[in-house]
Amino acid sequence: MTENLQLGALLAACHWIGQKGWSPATGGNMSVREGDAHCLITESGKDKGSLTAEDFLLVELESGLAPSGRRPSAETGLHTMLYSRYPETGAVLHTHSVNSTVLSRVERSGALVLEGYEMQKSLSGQTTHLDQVVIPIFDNSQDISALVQKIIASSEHAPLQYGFLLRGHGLTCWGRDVAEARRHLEGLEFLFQCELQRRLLEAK
Ligand SMILES: CSC[C@@H](O)[C@@H](O)C(=O)COP(=O)(O)O
Ligand SMILES: [Zn+2]
Repeated sequence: MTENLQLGALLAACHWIGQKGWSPATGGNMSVREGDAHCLITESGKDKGSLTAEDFLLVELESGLAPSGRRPSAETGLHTMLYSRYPETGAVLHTHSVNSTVLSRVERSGALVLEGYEMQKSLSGQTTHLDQVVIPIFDNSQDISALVQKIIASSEHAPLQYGFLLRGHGLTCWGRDVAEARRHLEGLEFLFQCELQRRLLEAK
């Protein structure tokens, strides 16, 4: 798929995310890889459910800077880190769903362990509900550079796969292209809803 088609697919994914209610009040940010040294990412502060192609801007992966001088996402560092450390990554989606926001606070540990769900197989490479899918949870921070360093340090001994949660904030997930990132987002959000409901019902 050519880069332009990837941006078209990303735009459609952003509108779908908006309709799902997963990017309320300008929350969320989305990007696609653009060649070896850049990505196209949402401009900061935009309503992510009603984006147009003009709302994306080129960012250098090395510096995180936009040659245009426009303001890229406040969380650009999370995207450029993923593109730089995982060359197979083609698209990154960051969303603020209620389920990811609440479940990342209900789970007090450093990871959400998902097991026993058939829909774990929506995640690339997963073949059975009998395995565990571990989604890391990092404490939220407004210091994105410090947060990126924490995530890199954690990934040294536990490589990132599919996504990570920011506690009380949301989910960042990714894939080899927009279609896979979108499937991972939909699969993880389904699993988060199941897990949250299970915990609520079992707490009674
Ligand atoms: C509504 S403020 C939310 C932001 O702080 C941030 O978490 C977010 O996801 C969107 O920031 P943005 O700079 O528009 O990419
Ligand atoms: Zn956010």
